[in-house]
Amino acid sequence: MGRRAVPSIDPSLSLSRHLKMYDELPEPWDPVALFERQAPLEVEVGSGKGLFLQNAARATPEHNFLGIEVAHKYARFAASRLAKRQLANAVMVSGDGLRLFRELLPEGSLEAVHVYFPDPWWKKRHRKRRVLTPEFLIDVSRTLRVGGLFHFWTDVEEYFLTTLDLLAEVSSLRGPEPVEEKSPEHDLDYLTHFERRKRKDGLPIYRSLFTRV
Ligand SMILES: C[S@@+](CC[C@H](N)C(=O)[O-])C[C@H]1O[C@@H](n2cnc3c(N)ncnc32)[C@H](O)[C@@H]1O
Repeated sequence: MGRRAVPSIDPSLSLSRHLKMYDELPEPWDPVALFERQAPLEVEVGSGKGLFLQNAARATPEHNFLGIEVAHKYARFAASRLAKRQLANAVMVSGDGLRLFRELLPEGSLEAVHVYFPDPWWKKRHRKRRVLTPEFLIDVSRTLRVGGLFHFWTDVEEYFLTTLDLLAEVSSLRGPEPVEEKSPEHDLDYLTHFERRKRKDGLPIYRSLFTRV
């Protein structure tokens, strides 16, 4: 991701409820310790500046939303959006999303997993740094409940096709189902900041939805 500066955060805003360091997460896994209630849980890996998490938490108050972002300044900024809007059903974690799936999330514990515009790591020798590894995709299908959803969008056709092949190979998720493109009604009416940036650049977006059967 282009490491752009993030806007400054109001110093009077308390982030303690909305920002957790990876090492502060409950072990064994206990979502009630984070959200103070039990509810269907959706996880977004690589939340960036947090537009999706903020809008999704507001649109679906009956679900809990956990975003995880490895770049601390983005995790902090995304948490500040949630804190500012007092969204009690959303928490940002500063840390590695792959580790969260590998170490903490139990089988069948998730309602949905979201990965939007993961870093493409264009050079072949860097591809192993990609988030959508076979191991992570196995973890995604293991942690989704039956009927749970995996959402994956990117503007990189090669990454999209490679991931579809990998999913068919290592998981039993059903898909991809196509996802319709919407016309934005205002300047921030996009799923994520990257969708906004890429669509304004005129690039095609590849969207997919999978279901655990
Ligand atoms: C290209 S940006 C897209 C951000 C956002 N999803 C969007 O669409 O605007 C990819 C993000 O994934 C984050 N990221 C990369 N690897 C990660 C990992 N292992 N765990 C959590 N976040 C990760 C990066 O720091 C970056 O913020």
